[in-house]
Amino acid sequence: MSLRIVFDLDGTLIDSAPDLCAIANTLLAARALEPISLVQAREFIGNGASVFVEKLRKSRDIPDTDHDALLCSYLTLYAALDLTLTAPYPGLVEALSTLQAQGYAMGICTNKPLKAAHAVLDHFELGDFFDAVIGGDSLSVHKPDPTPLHAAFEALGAGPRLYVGDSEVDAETAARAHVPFLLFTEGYRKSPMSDLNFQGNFSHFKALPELISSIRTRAAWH
Ligand SMILES: O=C(O)COP(=O)(O)O
Ligand SMILES: [Mg+2]
Repeated sequence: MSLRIVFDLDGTLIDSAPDLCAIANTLLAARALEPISLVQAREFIGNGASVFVEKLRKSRDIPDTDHDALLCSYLTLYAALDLTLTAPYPGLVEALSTLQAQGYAMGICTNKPLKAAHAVLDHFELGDFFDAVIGGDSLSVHKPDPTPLHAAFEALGAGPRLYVGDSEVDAETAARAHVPFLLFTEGYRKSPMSDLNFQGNFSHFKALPELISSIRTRAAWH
């Protein structure tokens, strides 16, 4: 039974905030509204597309009644994204290659729309690392509900579980699923690290394989 590792996507494997910020500002420009900053975009990411649009609306006093139309335009632009402003975090491919060579089963549980998640994985040639991908619209509920995380682990077979993410949403999801959690500290977290529960943390992917090995030894996982 090999260890199963599930990763969050936005703010954990890839820095996608500049592209999502650009989409938001295209929508705002069409309404002759002021653009949001990259800092704001990072704050809006983490709970999926609908919450992103809700936070965007509230920041610019766009009425609730416009939500569905704005979400629809957002998703259309999202689906057409060429990902020029998105980048995998440094050291990611090397870390995933090491973990794959160590025989771990790996998957993704993201609140990003599933098609967009697959588009990112294809674009950056990361798809072969992952045997399961659950998106924000794969099920009727999304993180912090633990159901999508359970689904990702189930698709990876049997074995101990570990979840890796960047945000409060991920920490809550892991806690509700009773899964050990590793925090990537350079993503889109809003609160201090001391407010979150995690079993380990890392700020660069070169540290991840070693961190997982040490946690494995501590937990006596085989
Ligand atoms: O789409 C989002 O809001 C965030 O996606 P994530 O779950 O990969 O961080
Ligand atoms: Mg994230």
